[in-house]
Amino acid sequence: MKNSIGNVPGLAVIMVGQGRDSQTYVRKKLGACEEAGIQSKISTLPDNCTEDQVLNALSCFHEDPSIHGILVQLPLPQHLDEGKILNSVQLEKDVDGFHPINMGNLAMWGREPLFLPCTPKGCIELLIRSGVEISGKKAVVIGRSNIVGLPTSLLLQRHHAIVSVVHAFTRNPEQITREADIVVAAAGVPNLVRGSWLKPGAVVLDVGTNPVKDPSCEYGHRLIGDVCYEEASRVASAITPVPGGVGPVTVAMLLLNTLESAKRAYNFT
Ligand SMILES: NC(=O)C1=CN([C@@H]2O[C@H](COP(=O)(O)OP(=O)(O)OC[C@H]3O[C@@H](n4cnc5c(N)ncnc54)[C@H](OP(=O)(O)O)[C@@H]3O)[C@@H](O)[C@H]2O)C=CC1
Ligand SMILES: Nc1nc(=O)c2c([nH]1)NC[C@@H]1CN(c3ccc(C(=O)N[C@@H](CCC(=O)O)C(=O)O)cc3)C=[N+]21
Repeated sequence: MKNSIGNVPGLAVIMVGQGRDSQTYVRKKLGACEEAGIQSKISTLPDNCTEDQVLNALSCFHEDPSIHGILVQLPLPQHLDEGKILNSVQLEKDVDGFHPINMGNLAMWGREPLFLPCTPKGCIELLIRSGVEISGKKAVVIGRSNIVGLPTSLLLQRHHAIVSVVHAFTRNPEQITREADIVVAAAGVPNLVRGSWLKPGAVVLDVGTNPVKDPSCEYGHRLIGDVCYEEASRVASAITPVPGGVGPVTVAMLLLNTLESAKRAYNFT
């Protein structure tokens, strides 16, 4: 993706450990970069690496002018201080949008984060491109994690939805969810949302990507979402499948954030 004077956007990924899930996601992201003509670099650190090693890898990418976006693959091993590491990502290269300043700006009216987190941004993009009105609609977000649920609920509020958040301590989640025009399921619990949880005509975004054992599949497992697709698709007016729904859109948003960051770096915006 060179422009007329030869600048190419660049993404760096820091991956700690060899978790199978992480490897799959990282492979997807790097494959997508290649397809789009975005240069990518990866720093793979061992499971037992020190915090300093991660911070050093970050520093290298901060100083590298060919890198416009940095992603630290989460979750990190327990012994590493995730907050400290995310806080150390240079704001201008925080294409995941997980730096506390970007998250804080997302949470405050009158402020604009430099980057929106990719999954929430993808959810909004899917709604807008599908012609789903958000303003004034009731939305329920199932899950409140830093990387999906919380920023998604904030972003939906920015688009003037009336937002409820359901989490592991919520009694009668189905009753709350049944009120919603828009449901975003991000709990990481396979088939949590049944058809009976949905208002007829609701729009459902299934963020969950849960591996379940299936010996007939290539790696001995297949992915299912947080929503019971068979049931939900009979009640919903629109629903994203898993795989092939929110996941690939998340990756596309990462590429878009990287491109925007490169444009900013080269003063093209
Ligand atoms: N498609 C994509 O692009 C992406 C997909 N994912 C997938 O999305 C899912 C969620 O990921 P992530 O946010 O990182 O997960 P986390 O485990 O960090 O967070 C899960 C959230 O769901 C809540 N929760 C757990 N069980 C229930 C329940 N039974 N009912 C209601 N809420 C519940 C938890 O509540 P509490 O806070 O009370 O513990 C928590 O807030 C996973 O399947 C993950 O693989 C994640 C990122 C991107
Ligand atoms: N710093 C950081 N940023 C992230 O954005 C981040 C992360 N850490 N840690 C893990 C989660 C998970 N995540 C996914 C991205 C793409 C798919 C995706 O494309 N899934 C395909 C299928 C993948 C497969 O076949 O295994 C699909 O749903 O069709 C899924 C999940 C990003 N995450």
